[in-house]
Parts: sequence; C-alpha cells; structure tokens
Amino acid sequence: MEALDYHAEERRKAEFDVEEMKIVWAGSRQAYEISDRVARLVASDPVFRKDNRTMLSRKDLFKDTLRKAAHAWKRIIELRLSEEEASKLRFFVDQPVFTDLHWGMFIPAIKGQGNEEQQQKWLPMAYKMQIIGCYAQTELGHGSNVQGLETTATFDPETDEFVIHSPTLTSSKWWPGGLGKVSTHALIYARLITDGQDHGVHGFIVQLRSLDDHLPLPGITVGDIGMKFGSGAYNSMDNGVLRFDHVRILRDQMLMGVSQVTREGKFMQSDVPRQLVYGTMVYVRQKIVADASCALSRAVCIATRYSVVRRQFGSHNGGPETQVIDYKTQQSRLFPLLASAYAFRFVGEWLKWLYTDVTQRLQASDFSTLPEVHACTAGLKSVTTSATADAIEECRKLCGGHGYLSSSGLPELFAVYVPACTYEGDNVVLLLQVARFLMKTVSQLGSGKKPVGTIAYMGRSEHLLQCRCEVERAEDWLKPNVILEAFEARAARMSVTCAKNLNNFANQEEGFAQLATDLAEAAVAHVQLIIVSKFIEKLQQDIPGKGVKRQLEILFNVYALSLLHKHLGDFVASGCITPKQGALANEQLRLLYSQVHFDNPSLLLYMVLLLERLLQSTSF
Ligand SMILES: CCCCC/C=C\C/C=C\C/C=C\C/C=C\C/C=C/C(=O)SCCNC(=O)CCNC(=O)[C@H](O)C(C)(C)COP(=O)(O)OP(=O)(O)OC[C@H]1O[C@@H](n2cnc3c(N)ncnc32)[C@H](O)[C@@H]1OP(=O)(O)O
Ligand SMILES: Cc1cc2nc3c(=O)[nH]c(=O)nc-3n(C[C@H](O)[C@H](O)[C@H](O)COP(=O)(O)OP(=O)(O)OC[C@H]3O[C@@H](n4cnc5c(N)ncnc54)[C@H](O)[C@@H]3O)c2cc1C
Repeated sequence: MEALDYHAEERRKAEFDVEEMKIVWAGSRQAYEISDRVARLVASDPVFRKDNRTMLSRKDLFKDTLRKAAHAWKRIIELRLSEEEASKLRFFVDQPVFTDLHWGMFIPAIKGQGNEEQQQKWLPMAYKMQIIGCYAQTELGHGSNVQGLETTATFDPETDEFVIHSPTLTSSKWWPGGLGKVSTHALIYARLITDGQDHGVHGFIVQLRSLDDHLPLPGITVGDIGMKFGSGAYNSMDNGVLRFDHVRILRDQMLMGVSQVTREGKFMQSDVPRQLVYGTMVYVRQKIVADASCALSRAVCIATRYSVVRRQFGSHNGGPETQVIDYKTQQSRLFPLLASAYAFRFVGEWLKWLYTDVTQRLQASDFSTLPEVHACTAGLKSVTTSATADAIEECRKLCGGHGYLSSSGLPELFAVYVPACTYEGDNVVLLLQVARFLMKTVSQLGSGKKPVGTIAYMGRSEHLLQCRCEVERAEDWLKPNVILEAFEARAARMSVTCAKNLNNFANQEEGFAQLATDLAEAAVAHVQLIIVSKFIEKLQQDIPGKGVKRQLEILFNVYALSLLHKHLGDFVASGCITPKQGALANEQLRLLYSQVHFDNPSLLLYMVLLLERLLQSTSF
C-alpha cells in the first residue's frame, strides 16, 4: 500500500473525531480556522518556499529572508490581515528573521515600559515599520547577569540628554537579533547614571542608522556577528554587535514607564517593582512555551509518519516486514513525545491566561502575582524548551538514517530550535530563579502566609511528606488524583529537603551555591507538576467530539507516567510511592502504548494536515 493511501486508511481507522481534535490543538475553532487559512496562504505562495534554504550561502539566505519578510508585509497589508493573522503568517514563514524581534520584543517593550507619551510617539512608526527595532540587552561580557551590564547612559543636565557609551570591549552589545544589518533603532539596556550615581539597568530607545541611507549614525559601530550553528537555520537572522562612542540621545528616549529622570536630573523610581524592566523577557518566555509545543509537534509528525511507513525485519513467509511503530522501543521513545506536545500546548494556553491576568493586575498596581508569574514563565520556558530540544534529536534518531537528511526537515528544525534553551534566559539560570521562589515559599510556611496558585500544594506539605499513593493495581495509575498527589508529594519533598539542607549553611548565598544542582532539580519537579496539573484541568473541561476526550486522557497518562518512570528515583526517594508501585506504573504505560498506537497516526496525521504544507522539504 502506498504511504499516502496508508495514511488515508489510518485516518479512516481513527477512533475519534479528527476535525474536533484539530480544534482542541488550535485552542478554538476560530484559532484553527485562522491557522488553516494562513497556512494555506503561505504554502500556496512560491515566494515563501523553504526547500532551498539549506543550500543557500549566508548572503543569499539573508537576501531570501528579507525578500520573504517584505513579501509577508506586503501580503499583510494587501489582505488587511488582523494582528493575529499577521502573527500567524510570520510564524508560518518559519524562518528566524528581524521582524521576530521588531514585533516580538521592540514593540512589546515600548508598550510595557514606555509611558503614554512615548507610546504615542514611537508605536505608530513601529507599527507602520517606518522604523525597525531590536532588543539590545545582552553584551559580550554579560547575558544572564543583567545587573552586570556595562553600557552606560549618563544624564547631562547641561543639555537634557543621556550620553550612551560602551566603556569596555565586554560592554559591546552582542547577539541582538535584527541588529547586524536591518534595525534602524534599538532598545538599549544600559546603566542609568545621574550625578555620579548608578541606578542600575534601564531601557533607552536609540537610533542606530539613518532613515535616509541606512548608514550607521555618528558614534555607532554596528555589524553582524557571523555564522551560527549549522547551515541555514538561524543564519537567516542578522544577530549583531554594537558599540557606542558617547552617543547623545534626548532625555525622553529613556523608557519612563517604570522609573523616570527629571529635567533636573533627579532619578524617580515609581512605586513599582524594578523588575518590571524585565517585563519583555517575561512576555517572550510565555510565548516560547506555546512555541515549544509547535516545534515538538512538527518533529513528532515527521517521526510518526516515518514510523508508520517504515518496515524493518519480521517478514514471515515473504509477507510484509514489521512497521517500526509496532516495536515497543519505538513506541516508548515516540509516544511520550506526542503526549508532551499536547501537555505543552495546554500549559501554554494556561500560561497565556496567567500572563494576561498579571498584565491587567499591573495596570491596577496589583503586583501580588508577579513573583509567581516570573517563576512560572521562567520555569516553563526552561523545562519545555529543554524537553523539546531533546525530543527533536530523539525524533531524528527515530527516523534512522533518513532523519539525518536535510530533506527530512529534522536537522533544520533542530538547528533553528535549540537556541531556545539559551535565549530569553539560559535554562539553568531560569531554574535557579524558580528555586529561589520555592525556597522563599517554604521559608514562609510557618508565617501564616498561605501559598496560593501553582504553589498552593506547598501549604499541604505536612500531609504530602507523609502520604502514600493508593496504588495496588496498574489501572490505579489511570486516576488523575493519584497521579497528581504523587507529583505534588515529589515536588514538595524535594523543595522541603533543599530548604532543610540550606539551613545547614550559615550563609544562605553559600548554601544556595553549594546546593544549586539539587535546587534546580526541585525546580524541575515543581514545573512538571504544573504541566501535569494543567493537563488535568484541561481534561476537566467540556471537550466535544467523538472519542476526543478519551484520546487526550490516554495522552495525559502517557505523559505523566512516562515522566514518573523517567524520574522514578525522585518519587521513590520521596517515599510517596514504593518500587512496586513504580513497576505497576511502568506496566500501565506499556498497556497505554498499545492503545495510543491504533489511533496514533490519526492523531498525528491531522497535525500533518496543518503542517505538512509547511514542511515542504519533508520528502518521505
Ligand atoms: C524564533 C522563535 C521564537 C519563538 C517565540 C515566539 C514568539 C516570541 C515573540 C518574539 C520573540 C522572538 C524571538 C525570540 C528569540 C530570540 C530573541 C532572544 C532575545 C533574548 O535573548 S533577550 C535577552 C534575554 N536575557 C535574559 O533572559 C537574561 C536572564 N537574566 C535575568 O533575567 C536576570 O538577570 C535574573 C537571572 C532574573 C537575575 O536578575 P537580578 O536583577 O539579578 O535579580 P535577582 O537578584 O536574581 O532577584 C531579585 C528579585 O527579583 C525577582 N525577579 C527577577 N527577575 C524577575 C522578573 N523577570 N519578573 C519579576 N521578578 C523578577 C526575583 O525573583 C527576586 O525576587 P525575590 O523576591 O526573591 O527578591
Ligand atoms: C540565537 C540567539 C538569539 C539571541 N537574541 C538576543 C536578542 O535579540 N537580544 C538580546 O539581548 N540577547 C539575545 N541573545 C542572547 C541571550 O539572551 C543570552 O545568550 C542568554 O541570556 C544567555 O546568557 P549568556 O550567553 O551570557 O550565557 P551565560 O550566562 O554565560 O551561560 C553560560 C553557562 O553558565 C551558566 N551559568 C551562568 N550563570 C550561572 C549561575 N548564576 N549559576 C549557575 N550557572 C550559571 C549557564 O547555565 C551556562 O551553562 C540571543 C542568543 C542566541 C543564542
């Protein structure tokens, strides 16, 4: 049977309503219709072709990218696409490009950290793309340590200006996307200095290039930092280097939404947390979680199609060889990745809600959920991108030799995706931020301050430290409450143990440094609990369509039990489950794999419907 006939056969065998499942994946019928419409628009437009990307030189790739970006903008205007449709179109063009940063960071930063006048001045030009902006925070010497940035912005009361300067080689801005060739402006993060006093890092809008001839302005040295990982991939982006030699800007070019400098040069810190200067990073981190589910679903689509079509060994009496998807080892490697794509999809939907909620609260000067939002966005960005990067590599291996061919789509997908573990915050550094939040929560348990939200379980830690999971048979692991309690007990015990061990150190900072690895692991346990709990909440919603909820329940159990199996040591060490119960969980997982198999190609193939037009380079 031809591969495509087989796919059609597999779809027909689906035990669930594939059309309804597409809507679950998209988040709503409207979102699905927009995605499908824009995906067809991109796939049918030869300008957006991607199959030649890995064969182009860096220069031709960059020209091709600019051509696509210009064509995308033209189509957005011609078709009067909405902001959501335009964002989808940029996403489906699927090539790192300067507009990612203009729309994804430069504009959000002005909206989040600029005052009303600054938004009115800069946003209309940015929306019309009369100016192109980038987000220039990282320097050659500092990326993770934002408070270590060296670029200076010194207020000159004589002229009512800031002098932007790069005092050292390591203060050179290094990495900002869009900086190397395209951006006319940058959002520069620099040390604010007034009257000799250093007020820490703040944002400044600085023009880099002339709007007439695009040449760098006086005092500006700017360029591209060169080839990056792999051919094609992120080389379509002009990540750049930038140095300032006493460049003067007007005082009103400091973003004044969070803090201000008066005409007299007085620094005014509004009664808002200084960390709002980090707000754009929080915004992008929550977007990256949803993006992880998309990248992961692409890789899993490719690996599933291969696994369904590929046959190897097992022929009897000249009959067909065995489909590799029937091998238990292939299933145990592939199906948890399929389940993870859904898990990240759903937690990404929830995180978008959490971010929207905190944005509304901030407008009412309610900062109460800011710490939790920081911990959730940092932790989920870290855990989902690390898992997705590993999963794309696993999908390459699941496809045998073909997975290493560019035409499989996997090498390019891997090369474009893996920097997500670094940009918007190194994943370990972000886990340590989560750990800081967990330790602060544990330290306050006796204070009467009741933990709420995603950390509420910590308020039940006394019970959780004693609890024993009620599992006597494999099928007991199919109960969401049993799984949830196991994950809560593991997370609570790992955090409480770290807190106890920290008390053995006279100096908390020294303890934190010595126990950093344990703290990072406790952070992962906390974040995985969030993902599991949000999957359960999704399943508690009304999910229409024949068999759709049943399939999602199977995927939930595959996701949770494969994690439990992978981290069995943590669970057993926390005392909440016994080795025998761990073995029963693994037994249940094996049973689940056989159920996922019969529907798996349909589950995945409908995602292929949405994405195969985009994976034009996938040739098998
Ligand atoms: C290409 C595909 C893209 C997919 C995404 C799709 C769409 C996205 C849209 C657009 C983006 C497009 C492309 C994205 C791709 C590439 C672009 C990449 C851009 C970048 O990489 S920008 C630079 C990113 N850099 C970082 O993330 C730096 C990481 N470091 C930090 O954040 C900070 O240095 C730190 C680690 C948090 C430490 O900060 P520090 O001031 O020293 O604070 P601490 O002393 O550690 O803590 C003090 C206190 O503050 C709290 N805190 C810290 N951060 C925050 C925060 N962000 N919000 C709220 N609260 C915060 C912390 O918890 C402490 O609180 P305590 O109560 O414990 O005191
Ligand atoms: C493709 C790409 C695009 C980017 N785009 C932009 C952009 O548009 N704008 C921008 O401003 N930046 C951008 N960046 C830069 C990016 O934000 C930084 O690279 C990132 O924040 C990591 O910082 P770093 O490079 O200093 O890594 P480092 O912090 O030097 O990390 C190196 C190692 O040190 C470890 N480490 C560091 N601190 C600690 C600690 N306290 N405890 C334990 N371990 C630690 C890390 O875990 C890591 O293993 C981009 C980067 C890439 C790769």
